Order: sequence, then structure tokens, then C-alpha cells
Amino acid sequence: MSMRNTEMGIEAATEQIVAVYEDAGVTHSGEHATTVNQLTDQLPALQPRTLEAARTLLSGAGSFDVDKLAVEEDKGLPFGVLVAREYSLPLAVARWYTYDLNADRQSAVEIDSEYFSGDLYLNGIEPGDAVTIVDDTISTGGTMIAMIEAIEKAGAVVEEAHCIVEKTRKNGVDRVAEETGVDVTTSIAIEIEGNNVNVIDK
Ligand SMILES: O=P(O)(O)OC[C@H]1O[C@H](OP(=O)(O)OP(=O)(O)O)[C@H](O)[C@@H]1O
Repeated sequence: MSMRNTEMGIEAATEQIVAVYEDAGVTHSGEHATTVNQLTDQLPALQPRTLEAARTLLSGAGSFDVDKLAVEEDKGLPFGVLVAREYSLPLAVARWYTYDLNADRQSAVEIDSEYFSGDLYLNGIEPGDAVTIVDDTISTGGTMIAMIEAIEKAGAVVEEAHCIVEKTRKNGVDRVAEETGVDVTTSIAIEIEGNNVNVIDK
């Protein structure tokens, strides 16, 4: 049976996401250990209460007084969609592949993140746009730096950047601030230790 959502406060939203990470699994592949959970991997299936918690935390993180919202595929995209709907903002998406149709208008940059290295292609940002970036997670900060570079390369300005979760070991928030001058907000901090996910008090 489906039920319509009601508003959730920041505290309840934080508790919901913390509970997700306390239940999260950890998977190891090669040199990497990563958490697998309902928020970022839909495993188990993303529950409406978690989606609403994510929306609450992201949309409460800034003013969103900008021209456009930008998000990188694919884990941040469901949350970007909700925030774009909430603030009635056009949504630009950065992808790992190019569309030949408007290659002259896309902004291509190199990306080096915790799990992916290659190129990132951003469409839909025009010179002069004021932009807010949203994503699910920040770890090394590589994705956020690539997003900021792509937006600036398109002649636009990054006003705000918000992630729901920060993986603290790689100090991504500090790295982004040092390399770009953009302060990324986060609502929950986690650390992966062995087969556990530890939630850290912020
Ligand atoms: O700070 P970073 O080291 O860049 O890590 C953060 C990125 O990692 C996750 O994406 P992932 O690579 O797992 O997949 P996605 O890009 O498809 O969402 C997450 O969605 C961020 O985009």
C-alpha cells in the first residue's frame, strides 16, 4: 500500500540516515572497501523514509538561490531530482560519456575519484549561470573538484556545494576547499573500518 509523505525535521532525517549506515554492509574489491546501503546503492531497496530524509538534509543545507542545480551521475541523481523539483531549478547532469550532438557546448574535464578515473562531461550549463552542486557522498573530493572545474570551464560560477554524507578518511571536504575555494557542506560523517561502517559525531 502506498502512502503520501509528510514533512520530516532535520533531526529525524539525520537519525534515519545514521540508521541506514549503522545497518550498511561493506564490500571489498581489490584495494577498495566500500559501503553498500539503501541510500546510495538501493540495496536493500531505497525506502521512502530514507529518500525523504535525504531530501530534507540536502534541501536544508543551503539557500539554492541560483540559476541551476548540477549533479554527477548516477548515485546523486535521485536526490538532485528531488531538490530541483523542490526549488524549481533546471537540473544539469555530468556524465562519464559524451553526447556528440552538442559536443561544442559540453564542458569536459578529467576526473580522479575514489573509484573512477577518466573524463567527465557536463551539459546544460551556460556562461554566467550561478550553480549549486549536490551529490550523495564526498570521499577524496575528486568528483566535486571535477564538477567545479567543469562548471567554471563552462563560464559559470559555483555558489554552493552540498553532499549528504562525507567519508572522512580521505579529507575530501578540506581538499575541495584548498583546491577550489568552495566549501562543501555535509550532514553525516562516516568511516569504514574492516567490515563495519562507523558513524562519526559531527
Ligand atoms: O569524493 P570522491 O572520491 O570523488 O567520491 C565521491 C563520489 O563517489 C560516489 O560515486 P561513485 O564513483 O561510487 O559512483 P557514481 O559516480 O556513479 O555516483 C559518489 O556518488 C560521489 O560522486
